[in-house]
Amino acid sequence: MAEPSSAALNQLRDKIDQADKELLEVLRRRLDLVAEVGTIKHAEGLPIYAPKREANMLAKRRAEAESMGISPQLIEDLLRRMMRESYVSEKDVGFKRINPELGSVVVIGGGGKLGGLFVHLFQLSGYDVHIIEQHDWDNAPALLADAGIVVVSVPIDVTEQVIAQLPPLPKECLLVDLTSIKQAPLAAMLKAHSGPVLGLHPMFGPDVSSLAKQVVVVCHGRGQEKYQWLLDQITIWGARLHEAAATEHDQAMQLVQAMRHFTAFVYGMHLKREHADIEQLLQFSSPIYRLELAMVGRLFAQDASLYADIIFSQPDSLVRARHYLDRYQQALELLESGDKQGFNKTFADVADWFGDFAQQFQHESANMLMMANDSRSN
Ligand SMILES: NC(=O)C1=CN([C@@H]2O[C@H](COP(=O)(O)OP(=O)(O)OC[C@H]3O[C@@H](n4cnc5c(N)ncnc54)[C@H](O)[C@@H]3O)[C@@H](O)[C@H]2O)C=CC1
Ligand SMILES: O=C(O)C(=O)Cc1ccc(O)cc1
Repeated sequence: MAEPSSAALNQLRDKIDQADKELLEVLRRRLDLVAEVGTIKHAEGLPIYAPKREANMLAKRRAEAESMGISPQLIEDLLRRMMRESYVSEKDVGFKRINPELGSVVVIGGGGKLGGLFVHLFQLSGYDVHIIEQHDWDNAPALLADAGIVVVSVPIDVTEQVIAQLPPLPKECLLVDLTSIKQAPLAAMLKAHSGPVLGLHPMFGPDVSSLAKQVVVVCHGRGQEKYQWLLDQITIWGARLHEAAATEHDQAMQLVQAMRHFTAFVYGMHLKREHADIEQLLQFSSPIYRLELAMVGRLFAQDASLYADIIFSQPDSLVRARHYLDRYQQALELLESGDKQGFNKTFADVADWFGDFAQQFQHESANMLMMANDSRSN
């Protein structure tokens, strides 16, 4: 069905089209300037993400927008989207190579998803990169002989075994892993190699468009002075480093990952068993429901074995899942006994426990929901 229009409306729409074209020209000019910034950052080895500059710039533009009768949130949204575009294009210029003296970079499992992303980042930074895949072990001693860094990025369930089967590495070679759990791989690396060792956990999947603002957890192993260059290199790629002990990391992952994956897994399983009609649910969906469904569906678009490994690698995750089930049971009992007061009381207790975070999350999620709604086309 044709959308309604009128001559007066069409005239105004022509003007809007013209204004949009002008906007495109301004955008082009801005992108060209940003490209120049990218070249300078590349030459000088500056991180693609500059948090202070970003915060200052947003604050100024918000104030200017307000004085012009434009919503500060509108200009902030537009600028954030444009900055994201800039981070992606700055990445394509390449990055400064922080350690020019380093021997080759060898990524074990570099043909895989996360390994492939790191291969790309090292190559964009001018390093000489080699990959060892499952059937390449005959070449491994030759490839590893002049390695300056070995990055292990293989499935969790074979990580310790792969580390143990490494031939002796050059004494100064840095051994690093990217595994989603940290205690066992770190211990295996410290055992297998007497040189510098570092545990990393990139808290993002291989589909990120740039590392800007992404978090990489750093679990120190041995010889930080020998791997500080890598931490600096990752910062140049745009990521934020978060240092943690391996035990602290693994415990946090029981909630940040295992529990989230488990609940999404059960949610998906439940929808299937209830014969839910996703098409129909989407027609009825509020933005929050759509976003929730997207997060659940996203899990099932990925590799089952990664998520199985994350859950199975930590027996404590199962204990936590059991506690979670108990809480479901307790909550259901409240409902089944018609105890509305009890429900409200528990709700208030939890809200109280969330404290200021509840407000903060409401604000953050409002932005996400607006974006989810904006990107709706059906
Ligand atoms: N995919 C993700 O979103 C993230 C993955 N990680 C971690 O990255 C690591 C790799 O995960 P993905 O890239 O997702 O898996 P993947 O399955 O895509 O890649 C693993 C690669 O290792 C190779 N491989 C398997 N056994 C090998 C062996 N014995 N020798 C050499 N290569 C071998 C496979 O052929 C494959 O190319 C895991 O430790 C995972 O926990 C960490 C953060 C995010
Ligand atoms: O992209 C997603 O949905 C992820 O959950 C990515 C992811 C997977 C495994 C990790 O250890 C860290 C991040």
